[in-house]
Amino acid sequence: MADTERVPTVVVDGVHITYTVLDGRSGTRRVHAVKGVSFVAYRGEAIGLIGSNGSGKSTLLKAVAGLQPVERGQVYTQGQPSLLGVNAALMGDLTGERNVILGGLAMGMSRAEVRERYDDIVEFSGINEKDDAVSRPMRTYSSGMGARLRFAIAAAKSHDVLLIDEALATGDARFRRRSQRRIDELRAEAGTVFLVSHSNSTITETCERALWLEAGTLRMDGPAREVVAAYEEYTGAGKHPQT
Ligand SMILES: Nc1ncnc2c1ncn2[C@@H]1O[C@H](COP(=O)(O)OP(=O)(O)OP(=O)(O)O)[C@@H](O)[C@H]1O
Repeated sequence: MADTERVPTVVVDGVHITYTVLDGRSGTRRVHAVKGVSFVAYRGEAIGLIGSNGSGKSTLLKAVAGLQPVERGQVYTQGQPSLLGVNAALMGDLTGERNVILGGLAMGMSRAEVRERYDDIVEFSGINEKDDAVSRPMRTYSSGMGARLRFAIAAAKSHDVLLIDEALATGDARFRRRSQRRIDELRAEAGTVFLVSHSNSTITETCERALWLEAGTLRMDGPAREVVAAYEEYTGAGKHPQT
């Protein structure tokens, strides 16, 4: 893409995020989760976020979504980003069907739009392949089924900025391929997609750019393959299979 066509969708400028946690005896303690992170994301980009457990990936996504206050620095976004997390608020006691309808309405679709896309959403999720799971309460789903339905609902709509936190990790190979295709389409519709994943192959297959966070600091920002290779060297993956 020529530089003149690059339209910024997310600007993160010197962001610091701190949690205050209750600490048994001594009162409160501060956890400095994100330390001076800066980057610019553009239309049409799919950006992977990688890094060790606790390195600040989910915290940064929440800040981009506007759900996490920043202590210092600024986050600018175009439009309202949508955060799709493993814990996204679907209702366990309601059936998959009701959740598709509520989820669609919550994303701003009309009833007619939800009705029109309902079959596609269920088909995309693949949850009804074996039995009529969509008529069961969501609490009876496996974590993979829940994650697939959440992704299918979110993907039914175009997003300026779609933030995906590990949602694809629990899907099987076929679902991952469908998801990757849908992410490509969302990018083609000029959206920006962020994807947090511990699966390095998911990152390189889905994203052309990656950010590597370690202990709250941005260690590397560049082409996904290069960033993943450096991260693998750091974690020793390849030499010792990762669990
Ligand atoms: N709600 C919270 N309250 C206090 N501390 C938190 C909270 N959420 C996260 N943290 C801390 O902030 C730091 C970053 O956590 P975060 O969940 O953003 O990391 P992550 O890179 O997404 O980790 P993982 O790969 O394990 O999902 C960690 O030290 C974590 O303990």
